[in-house]
Amino acid sequence: MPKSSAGELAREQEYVAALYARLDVLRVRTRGQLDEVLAQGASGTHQNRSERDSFAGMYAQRLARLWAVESGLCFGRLDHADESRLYIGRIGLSDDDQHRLLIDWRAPVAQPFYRATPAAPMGVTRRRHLYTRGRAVTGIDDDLLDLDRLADADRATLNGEAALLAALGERRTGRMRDIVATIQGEQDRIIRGDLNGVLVVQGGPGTGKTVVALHRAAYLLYTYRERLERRGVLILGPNPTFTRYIDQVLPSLGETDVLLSTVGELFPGLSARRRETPEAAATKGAIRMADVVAAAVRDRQRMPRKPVEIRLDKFTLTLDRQTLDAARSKAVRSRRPHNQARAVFVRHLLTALTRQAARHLGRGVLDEDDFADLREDLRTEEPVRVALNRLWPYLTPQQLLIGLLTSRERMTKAGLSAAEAAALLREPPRPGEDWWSEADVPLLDEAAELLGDIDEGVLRAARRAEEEREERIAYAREVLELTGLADVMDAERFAERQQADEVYLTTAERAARDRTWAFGHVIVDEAQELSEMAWRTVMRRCPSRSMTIVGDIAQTGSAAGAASWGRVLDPYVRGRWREEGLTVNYRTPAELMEVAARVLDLVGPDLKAPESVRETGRRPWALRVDDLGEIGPVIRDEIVEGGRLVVIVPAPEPSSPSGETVTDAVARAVTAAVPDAAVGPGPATLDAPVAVLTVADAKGLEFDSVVVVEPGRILRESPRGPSDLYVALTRATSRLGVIHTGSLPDVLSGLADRGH
Ligand SMILES: Nc1ncnc2c1ncn2[C@@H]1O[C@H](COP(=O)(O)OP(=O)(O)OP(=O)(O)O)[C@@H](O)[C@H]1O
Repeated sequence: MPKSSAGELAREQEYVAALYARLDVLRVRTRGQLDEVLAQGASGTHQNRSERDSFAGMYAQRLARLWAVESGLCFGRLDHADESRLYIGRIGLSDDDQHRLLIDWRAPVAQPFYRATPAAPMGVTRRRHLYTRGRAVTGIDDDLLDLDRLADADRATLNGEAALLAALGERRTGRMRDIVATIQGEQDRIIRGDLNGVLVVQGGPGTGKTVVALHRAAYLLYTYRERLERRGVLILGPNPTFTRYIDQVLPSLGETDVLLSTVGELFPGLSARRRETPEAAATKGAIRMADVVAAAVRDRQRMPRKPVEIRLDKFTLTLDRQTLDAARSKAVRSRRPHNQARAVFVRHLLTALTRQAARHLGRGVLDEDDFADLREDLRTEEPVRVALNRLWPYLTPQQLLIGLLTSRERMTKAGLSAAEAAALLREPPRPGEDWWSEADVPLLDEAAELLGDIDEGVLRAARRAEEEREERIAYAREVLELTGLADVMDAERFAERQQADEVYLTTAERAARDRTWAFGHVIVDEAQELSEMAWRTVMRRCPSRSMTIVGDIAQTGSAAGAASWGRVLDPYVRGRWREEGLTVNYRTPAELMEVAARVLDLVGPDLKAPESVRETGRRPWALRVDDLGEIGPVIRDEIVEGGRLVVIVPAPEPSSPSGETVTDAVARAVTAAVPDAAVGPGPATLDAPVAVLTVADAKGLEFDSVVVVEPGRILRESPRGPSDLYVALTRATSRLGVIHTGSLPDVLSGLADRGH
């Protein structure tokens, strides 16, 4: 902790205590306003009730925000050449006379806190970082920017990048923290970049892409609140573990209404958990699957060559080829999605059938009413319904895809090669099976677009009514918990009182349930991993193309992932996207980056590794073992007291005649030595002292220590092997080791020998 004079500390303590006192007053006041609104009950007109609900929602959200900023409320101070002074914090606070007590870090006047340098001081003479624990000020760091004006005493306390280095040296907790106190200039420019258009942030590992993207979301919500609150912000990450890893950051910045998701979770009501082989994922991710899905839909509208006979009790009706073709072309020409075009198709055929039936009944010409009656009778006849359904079935996206992926014939008919069809072929789902994979979601989304809803009205109304009741209860429970009213009113009763037609849901909650929601801004992290089909899904969620796309082409691991940003984006915004770069690595120490940089040369000789800001003096090591079953004690020794360690293994593939994979062997050895180790991704991954993960599961995460097992296999096992190894080697903030059974790949020959 930096040295600070006792007098200065006491003065800052006094100011910070006043800020917390003000925060307390606002919490009590907002809680009072919320209670008042809730106490009004369900009486009044519909309009009164829905106004009351939106007030309740607004106060509840405001209260949540006021509670979220408790830790590190104020972290900085700016002194200006004109002697004025601003305190910078997580939110803005004013007293009752509207005097500004604390400036929100996102406000324009706070910008010099992140951008001012001695060369361009922006009117600032001193930037002060305040360290706090709870409500106590524990230290001060000053950057003195206007060196001419400094008193000698001040010169002596010049403290440069101390705040940043202090933040970077801290142990990892398993959750990402915000960096609001130490955002760097190149990062700040990206965070405050214009809302409109597509901004690509390309940067190497550890350059802060994720954390910058999250702060950008908070900044945009603050600056364009009105526009974004209505349409919402979507942040897409690579997997649910990553979502958990980052989910504290925005609430700690006072923003709770953002939807964090993965591509696999974008289809409401479906969980895509099955793992796909890289080959199948690559095939499903390729853009031409859009044509395959369209062909699969058309295949379900294909007419039989032979006439269709419909046997009724008294006579048999026949649909000949000509009638069927006419009905089909009418339906196709309507340009409606399949399920809605079905109505056109059915209408045409029913008319034809009714005419035929009239002839059979010897009633050549019918008046309008009789015709309509007969037609209605036919419509409800089981054999007619079955025949029409077979010709042009109602289809859900799931039905279409299951029908396609379980039939070699359908797949080849839709345009896949025999080899591709063989790679994708599946058994139909068994009850309770995780049948869908993340690569299926863009196909389902594509299908949903082409199929349209099934019978818009009736089906949805029934489902909605039930969902809305559940929503009301869930929301009521939340409000009651937040307001501490839980012990005086139960959620169901509260929900009954909320019987307005429009239930108050936050924007993110409403968006999560609606496949067709158009977001105001979409942020895509680890964007290099998205397939071409996934981009179609994402772009559909953002018709305004206001997006921040964050990633590193050198880290692409997915076989369906991106090779260049232009190829990904040009089909949607033809050259109208801008790129910013991040160049400094805040995570990985220089000693580790030196090793990783050699692997980066294998990815592409022109790629440049980011510069590390820190050194640790510790060299990464390599250890050769005969049997992976022995590595438990080595792993245990590598755990940093109170920190997190990850053991990165190659993707599962049988490695011995017994069929045991490297992961199995490592998992057995590690859990024997560290019983609370977590194996594979799951809720425990981030909290366990040791996690065993593949590269794909460790992507985007960081740990104090990293041990990479069998780097040679990681290099060899996929065409993206060098990228995978590069990702694995750059996950550590402090220590790195490599364990191998065979010979060490040449590219790692510089590692120190650990010995036993
Ligand atoms: N200005 C900063 N102040 C303090 N910590 C920072 C700053 N910038 C980045 N960091 C820290 O550096 C680490 C790496 O950041 P982040 O995970 O966002 O990098 P990334 O570019 O997304 O990495 P990768 O591509 O490897 O996933 C995090 O611990 C983050 O908190």
